[in-house]
Amino acid sequence: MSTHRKLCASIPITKDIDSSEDLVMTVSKIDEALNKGVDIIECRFDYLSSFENLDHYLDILSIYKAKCIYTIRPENEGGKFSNDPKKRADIITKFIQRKPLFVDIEYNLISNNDSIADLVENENTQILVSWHDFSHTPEFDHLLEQVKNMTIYSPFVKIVTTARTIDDSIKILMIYRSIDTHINLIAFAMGELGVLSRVLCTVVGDAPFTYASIGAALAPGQLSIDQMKSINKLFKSKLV
Ligand SMILES: O=C1C[C@@](O)(C(=O)O)C[C@@H](O)[C@@H]1O
Repeated sequence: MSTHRKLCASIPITKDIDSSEDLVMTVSKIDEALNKGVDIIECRFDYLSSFENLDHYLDILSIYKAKCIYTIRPENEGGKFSNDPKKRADIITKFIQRKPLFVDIEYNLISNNDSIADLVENENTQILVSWHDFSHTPEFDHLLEQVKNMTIYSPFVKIVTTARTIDDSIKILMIYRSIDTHINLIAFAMGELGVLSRVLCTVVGDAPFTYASIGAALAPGQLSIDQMKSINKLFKSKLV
């Protein structure tokens, strides 16, 4: 059994204030995260204030794309992008054409947009279908049903809920025991009470990776790369 537990750093894509077309700060954060040994970079494009130069930004990031997840999270799923599904679909179309490691697409978008679903298939781009609940952790059966519905679009699915109790963290970790082995599931809960599940989803669960931050947390309860690495080292020394 491999004890290398993969980490994905969530990095906000922001343009530099002084040189409007560059991403110098973003690129140095990506380099810093990779130097710390993270496996995957999540580029959070919803942190951009303007999308006028998106093609140029995608050109800059192209050298990293084999390790990148491109995400544009809408406000109603905890992101910064306006809830305009048409504009978001246009941006996601560009992401799909660029073929990064994954394009993160919300279940709520892909299940309502046949042309995005068709494009994903035609372009043969890997997608991570995601779903977030910022209020609570639904019932176990509902979570299982949600995972099942999401796998229609990709074998890589992510469900992120909010833990109100420690039991919510345990509940979400239990999902790993109840799904088909061909499903690559990332499931954990946000919030202080969800930290347990963020850490354990790659240990007692089979999550292909878990998320961490470089600098400020991008979601409630998100630990830093250094914290995650230190915890993983402790597991390694015990061969867990
Ligand atoms: O879906 C997720 C997980 C996340 O929300 C977290 O809780 O760490 C962080 C997001 O950037 C990412 O897209």
